[in-house]
This record gives sequence, C-alpha cells and structure tokens, in this order.
Amino acid sequence: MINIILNGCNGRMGQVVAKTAASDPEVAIVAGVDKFPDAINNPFPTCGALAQCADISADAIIDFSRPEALPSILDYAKEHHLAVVIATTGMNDENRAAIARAADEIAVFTSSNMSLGVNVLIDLARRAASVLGNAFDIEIIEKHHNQKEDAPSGTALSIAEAINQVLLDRKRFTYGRYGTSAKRSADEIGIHAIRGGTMAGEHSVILAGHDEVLELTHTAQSRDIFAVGALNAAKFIVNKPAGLYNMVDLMLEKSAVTNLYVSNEEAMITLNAIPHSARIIADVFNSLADKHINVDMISQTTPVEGLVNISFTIPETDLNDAINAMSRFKKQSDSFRIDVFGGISKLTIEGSGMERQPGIAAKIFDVLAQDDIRIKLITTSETKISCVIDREQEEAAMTLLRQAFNL
Ligand SMILES: NC(=O)C1=CN([C@@H]2O[C@H](COP(=O)(O)OP(=O)(O)OC[C@H]3O[C@@H](n4cnc5c(N)ncnc54)[C@H](OP(=O)(O)O)[C@@H]3O)[C@@H](O)[C@H]2O)C=CC1
Ligand SMILES: O=C(O)C1=N[C@H](C(=O)O)C[C@H](O)C1
Repeated sequence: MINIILNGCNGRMGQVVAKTAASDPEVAIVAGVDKFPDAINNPFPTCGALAQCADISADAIIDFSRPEALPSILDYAKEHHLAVVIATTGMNDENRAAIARAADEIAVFTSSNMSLGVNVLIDLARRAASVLGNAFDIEIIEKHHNQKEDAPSGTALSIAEAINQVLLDRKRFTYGRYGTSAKRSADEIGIHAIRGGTMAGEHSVILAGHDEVLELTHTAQSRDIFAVGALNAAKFIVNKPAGLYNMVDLMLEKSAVTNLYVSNEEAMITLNAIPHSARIIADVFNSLADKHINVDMISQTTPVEGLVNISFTIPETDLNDAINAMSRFKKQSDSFRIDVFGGISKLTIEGSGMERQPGIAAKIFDVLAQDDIRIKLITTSETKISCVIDREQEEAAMTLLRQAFNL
C-alpha cells in the first residue's frame, strides 16, 4: 500500500485523484492539503499547509495545485524523505531549478501531462518533426476549460520543447498571432491557447507543408486519465533512488518486458577449438548456407591461443546435414570437436523498453537460478534476450519468467 499526501486536494484534479485512489487497493490518500481545507468534507484529514501533516506517515506527495506551492512541497519531501509527483504546470525557470536540486536528494517525478496518449503524441510529434520540421511550418493548438490559470498549457510547451530538441533548438516560440505584420517566418513554432467551457484538454500539432498538412491530435475526454497517470507515477517512484523521473521512464519500465515466447524445434551445435580465422569461420557458415540450413542464434567465445568455440542453433530437422557439413573442419585443429545438443528450448524475452532498463538480464539469470536452470547459449539485441536451455526445464523456466515479469 502506498500512502499519499495530496496537495491541492480540493481542486478539480485533487478531487478526481481522491476519487480514483479510493477505488485503487494499492494506494491510500492519508492526508490532503489545500488553501481552504474546510471547503470540502474529504474522507481524509485535510490541512491548510503541508507542515500540519507532520505526524502523518506517508510515502509520497502528489501535487496538483499552483507553482507557489512548490518550495514548501520540496522542503517537506526532503525533510521526510518522501517521493514527489509534480503535475502542476506553469512552472518558471526558478521552479525548474529547484526541482532539479531536490532531485539530488529525493525521487521527483514531473510531467505536464500524466496521460499515456499525450506522451505518445509527443513522441510522434518529435518523429514527424525530425523528418518534416525544416520544410514544414509547425503550429501547436491547445484547448482547455475556462477556469485554467496558465496559458499556454504545460503540455503545449512540453510538445514545443520536444520538437525543438530534434530541430537542434533552431525554432523560437510565437505565442498567438495578431496584427497587420504578423506574417509567419520559418524559424517559428506557433503556440495558441483556446479557453472555453469545460474542455478537459486537447492538444494538436499541425505540420503544414506545400499542398499537404499533417495533424496529430490528442483529446482528453475526462480528467480521470490524469489521475490514473499521477497514481501510477506515485507507484513508480516510491522506493526509487533520488533523481528526476518522467513519463518516458514510467512507460519504458512498463514496456521493458512485454513478450515471452518459446521455440522447441531447434538444435544447437558447438564447434570447439576451431582456429580463430575469419576465412575458416566464414566457411563454416557458408557450408551451412550451401545446404540451405537456416542459422538462428550464433555465439563465439573470445580467442584463447588462436582457437575459439562457436555455438549456433539450426532447425532440429537439419541436424544430420549440419553435422555432415561440419565434419570437414575436423582437420583444422588437433583438439577440434563437434558437440551436438538436441532436446533444447529457446526462450525469448522481448520488450521495446529493454535497452534503457538496466537489470533485465540480471533478473533473468536470477529467476532461472531459483530452479538451477542453466543457460547453454545466450544472445541479446536491443529488444530481445534469447536463452537456450534443456527442453525438460522449459515449463519451469516459463512459469518462473512469467511470474517475475508479470506476463
Ligand atoms: N500534469 C497533468 O497531467 C495535469 C496537470 N494539471 C495542472 O494541475 C494544476 C491544478 O489544476 P486544477 O486541479 O484544474 O486546478 P484547481 O484550481 O481546480 O485546483 C488547484 C487547487 O490547489 C489549491 N491551491 C492553491 N495554492 C495552493 C497551495 N499553495 N497549497 C495547496 N493548495 C493550493 C487551489 O486553491 P484555490 O482555488 O483556493 O486557489 C485549488 O483548490 C494546474 O497547474 C494544472 O495545469 C491539471 C490536469 C492534468
Ligand atoms: O489545467 C488543466 O486542466 C490541464 N493542464 C495540463 C497542462 O497545462 O498541460 C494538462 C492537461 O492538459 C489539463
């Protein structure tokens, strides 16, 4: 259970976060803070200032209030070693510097938009700008309810900053456009704020070129998405080391491992003590290719006294042909030996966030060690780790890995 102090609890977002938390068994709002604490009868103690929460035991603070609240939040969190989720927008450079300093001591999560969709929009906008950004005009339009205090929205600024990053900071931001000499120049990103009614939030990125327009839009259909995102952020940073975290970190952790699958139609061959010669090694794989044998995993040891071991997997049905093809290399060294492993399974653990998430391989080794499941061959790429194990241990390995990675 994660115990949360909710700053700005009586506001629009504060109330939605409190309601969302009430139906989430993993979190509890243990206290709220707002300027006028008695304005709403909350189902948790509500104080007029964070300092009055001193006797309340908590793990994290979630803040949906005003930038003015920031210094007291950071001071309180540092003093009580709490993680902080800052969702409040309209922060100035001084606020951002204070957040960066606090992140040396505590875990701080910031995002101008806690929804998953907007963070994907930012990624898409960045990609579109990297291809079109110097030839197309880029404009951002945001629409919000008539009670919003800051303009443009924090999200619109995050989108503009992300786009400008890929354009090497070559664009300046133009806020609205008015007048008789308002013709657009090429070095602008236009940012426009619309206010009205109860709109929860809409952000569009327009890339306008000659005779074509690409428009990317995200619409928040309720505030629930921000509340769910903020609670997920709290779950994510509690117990994390001090540092600055954001939605990309959260999404990467979630996507670190997304797939686990097994294939058991392969066999493995190890060529022991083959000369470390580029020509001979090329010939090994040419002889397999000549017999139309599809090689999957390949791993080579570092050379010792001019010899290496090479292991590879092939379809089990091609095993005899492969052994025959390899026997011609017997004369290449006195100690040359072919080891053949049938009855193997290849486990593949996959996830697009893997390359930026340390500890995945360690976790796999740890998990398999619980049942003394020994890896015979391992290969990795940015998004995959494949391990060959004995087929009779396949079921146990799959169960352990599924549990460990919640798959
Ligand atoms: N990152 C995200 O995903 C999202 C961020 N936001 C941001 O969250 C913030 C709040 O939005 P919203 O809930 O709509 O705004 P509201 O004005 O409805 O709520 C803010 C609440 O905080 C109170 N407050 C003001 N100052 C303090 C303080 N120093 N300490 C504690 N409470 C204080 C306000 O009181 P009073 O009204 O009396 O001043 C109000 O009750 C905004 O900056 C908004 O842009 C909003 C949605 C999503
Ligand atoms: O004030 C709001 O309502 C919102 N504020 C955030 C912002 O400024 O970007 C996020 C969301 O769009 C709603």
